[in-house]
Amino acid sequence: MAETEIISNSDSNDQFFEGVEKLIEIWFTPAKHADLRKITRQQWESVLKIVRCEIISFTQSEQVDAYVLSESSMFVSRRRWILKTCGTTTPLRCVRALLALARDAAGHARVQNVFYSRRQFARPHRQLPPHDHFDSEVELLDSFFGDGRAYIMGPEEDCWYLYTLLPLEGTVAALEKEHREASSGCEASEPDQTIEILMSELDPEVMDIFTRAHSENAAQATKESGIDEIIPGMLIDDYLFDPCGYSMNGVAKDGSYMTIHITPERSCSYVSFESNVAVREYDALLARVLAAFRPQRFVLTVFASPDAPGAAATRQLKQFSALCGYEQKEAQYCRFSGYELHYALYNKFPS
Ligand SMILES: C[S@+](CC[C@H](N)C(=O)[O-])C[C@H]1O[C@@H](n2cnc3c(N)ncnc32)[C@H](O)[C@@H]1O
Repeated sequence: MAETEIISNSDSNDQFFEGVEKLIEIWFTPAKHADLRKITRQQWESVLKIVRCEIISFTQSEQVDAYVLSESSMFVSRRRWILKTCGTTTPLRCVRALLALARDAAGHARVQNVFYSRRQFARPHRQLPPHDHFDSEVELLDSFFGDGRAYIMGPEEDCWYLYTLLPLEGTVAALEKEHREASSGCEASEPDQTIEILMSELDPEVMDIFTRAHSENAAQATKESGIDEIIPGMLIDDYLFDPCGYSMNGVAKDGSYMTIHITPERSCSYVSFESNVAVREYDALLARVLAAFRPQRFVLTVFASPDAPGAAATRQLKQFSALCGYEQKEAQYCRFSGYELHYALYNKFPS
């Protein structure tokens, strides 16, 4: 396991852990016989060493391999790679090695899309380069992928950062034509949607469930918190850290996944939820997540391709703010080529 990042906070005798994750998702252009799942466990272990984390558990569906890591999760499918890591891990340092493995071991030579995102860290100065500044992260990403675009959403003190290769719609006809030509003979791009709910200041009673003092094992915490009912029908791989902390991956037969990570320490409580489940409306899912964790604040992001069932989610999420006792403080909407992005920041009402 990586060196511990748990640092004692002398004021409260509580401990600080940076729950906020860095999330990188890379899509490779479809290519015959290419499959990222050809990369062996030993090869993944060497990549994750660069990130400063380890594999602690594994599960899979027909479409996706799901790894629980010492610091969050990794999902590997035929042409999509997702790495989500918290603490002081260094995921961008492994991209060069990942691209080489994708080419040499998996047959993927062309990157189609990249999404790198994260919420503002609670303690940015504790991060290792390049993660100590968004500018440095962007510089490194550009050194791999050329001319990406960087966005900062929301208020300065609690913002959400995004880097992607997809330029805003209207500027990319040539690029799209090139992608179409490159993928001719293989399947066209598939519908895709992802929701992330990044929650802070959570209900202490709920957070207690994710401690060894309260729960004997991960399965007990999963059941008592209601995590097993957030998206029914998922095969769940869960892990309870000692003395506290929780991570889970869920995979379903249709290729969808969910992942939840919990930092229960009172002074820095943080929970993240992410899924690509293909729902038409997010209201019920969002309500179940909020009822399970009861955050004071959360960032919500939804990416959806125009052909995904959840493409109309933006309008629905606007109505949601009035329903659930949360006030929408900020909302931004971006239209990229091939994707729409909705970002919003919510506070419990009254805050
Ligand atoms: C890996 S988990 C999930 C973090 C996640 N990014 C989140 O959303 O909060 C982190 C929690 O596990 C605890 N933990 C206990 N032992 C750990 C270890 N060896 N490595 C990482 N986290 C550990 C941390 O204190 C923290 O509460």
